[in-house]
Amino acid sequence: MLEARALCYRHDPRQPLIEDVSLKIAPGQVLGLAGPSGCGKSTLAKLLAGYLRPLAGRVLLDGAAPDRPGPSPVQYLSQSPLQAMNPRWRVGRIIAEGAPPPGALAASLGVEPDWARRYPHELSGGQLQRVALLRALAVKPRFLIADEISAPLDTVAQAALWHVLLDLAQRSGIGILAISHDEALLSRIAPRRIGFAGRMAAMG
Ligand SMILES: Nc1ncnc2c1ncn2[C@@H]1O[C@H](COP(=O)(O)OP(=O)(O)OP(=O)(O)O)[C@@H](O)[C@H]1O
Repeated sequence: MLEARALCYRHDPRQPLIEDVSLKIAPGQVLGLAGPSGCGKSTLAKLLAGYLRPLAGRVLLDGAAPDRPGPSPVQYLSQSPLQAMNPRWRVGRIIAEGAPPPGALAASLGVEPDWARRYPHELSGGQLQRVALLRALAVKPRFLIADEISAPLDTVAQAALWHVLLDLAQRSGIGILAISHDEALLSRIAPRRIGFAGRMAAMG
């Protein structure tokens, strides 16, 4: 279980952003998180993934603080995968950064072998997002925080990405927090959804 317990965070000391936010994601569960632009969804995502430290409250994995050494069991995927990649590394090195992924996983995500020789700027946004997903899945995470990952894609590419991801998640019991502005998308992929505008509210 990945759990946020009474999290508080603010980037600007004068402006509270995340206030007393709690949520739970079970293994294999897809939890949808919607909310207006700027309400703090990405900030909450980074708190859950350990990229930011809460000012108050805790993030717990199976009731304890997540271990930090080694690849994180909670992987964060952003809307802009390019920003999370070393532009001087070829894609093959980027993919294997945490652990070399099995070929079957790469194939299921539609990651083509010849991309390995290219640099990140030589792939499209959708191709890069699949590379980022492959890198994240290669370390066998327990939870994925998917922050607007399909926003730049067209409807067909979006559906294909989520189809593969949901299938893999179900088979390997990965819990997913799916963050999106797109409530129609969330209603298709996430049986349980919450709205967020600094505070939580049940949706759907
Ligand atoms: N590193 C930072 N320093 C200062 N302010 C920040 C920082 N990161 C985000 N903010 C501010 O915090 C607020 C919430 O940002 P956040 O990215 O969490 O929102 P969001 O709900 O994910 O938005 P969007 O849907 O547009 O991606 C915004 O007002 C943003 O400008």
